[in-house]
Amino acid sequence: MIKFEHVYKRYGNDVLALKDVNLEIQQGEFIGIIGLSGAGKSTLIRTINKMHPISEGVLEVDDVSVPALKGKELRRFRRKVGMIFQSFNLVTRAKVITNVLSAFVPDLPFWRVLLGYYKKEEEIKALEALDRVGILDKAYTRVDQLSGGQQQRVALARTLAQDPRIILADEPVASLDPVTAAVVMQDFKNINKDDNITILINIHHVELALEYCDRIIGIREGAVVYDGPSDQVTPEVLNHIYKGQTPATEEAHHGE
Ligand SMILES: Nc1ncnc2c1ncn2[C@@H]1O[C@H](COP(=O)(O)OP(=O)(O)OP(=O)(O)O)[C@@H](O)[C@H]1O
Repeated sequence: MIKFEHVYKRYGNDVLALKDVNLEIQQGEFIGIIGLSGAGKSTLIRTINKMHPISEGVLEVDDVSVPALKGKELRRFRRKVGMIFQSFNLVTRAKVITNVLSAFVPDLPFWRVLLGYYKKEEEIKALEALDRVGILDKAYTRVDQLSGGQQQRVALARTLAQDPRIILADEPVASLDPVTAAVVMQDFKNINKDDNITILINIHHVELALEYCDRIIGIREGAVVYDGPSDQVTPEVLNHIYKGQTPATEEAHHGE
């Protein structure tokens, strides 16, 4: 379980990015986090793996206090909490399989992976992860020869190979066309259901969030203003989260 109790996050003296956040997230939930640009969505998910340490409050993952984690313990913890970015964060000149294998050696430089510093079992695990996201046939292709959707699936496979309990995804479909975005959301959903991995996704495409996620957390100016099932999100709720502005849909973040 992920637990936030009275969590605040400040950047410097001026920006209060999270205000009194209280949440309980059970293992295996699939959550969409929505809100205007600058509302605090990225900050919220980045506090969970301590990429951005909280300023105040209690933040626990499976009864472990996240603020207290450091050094080796923090690195071990981060292996259980996979992170996926809008920009995929892949080495595009390397083969797909090499990128997935890099999940096994997070503490080693990438050139060690290129030189084959991994075990046969790891290669099999990497191939299995690629199979799960439907791109096994691309294993030995260079990443820069793949489409955006395929690259996001490589990123997902790399995270899966790490055997995570939690996946944090920061706008994973923002740079994809609507059809590909739906396919990638379905991949996330399948993984969530099959492996009981908790997934938190920041997403600008509200209709995709409502369709694929089970629970929605709406953030407005750093505060959680909606937390409930996606099928109970009404136009009034959206209006409140988005301060009366139309939620960004297809136009958001294309062309990255
Ligand atoms: N590293 C940082 N240093 C200072 N301020 C920051 C930093 N990261 C975020 N902020 C500020 O914190 C607030 C919340 O930002 P955050 O990136 O969490 O919002 P967001 O909802 O994810 O936005 P977007 O949808 O545009 O990605 C904003 O006011 C932002 O300017």
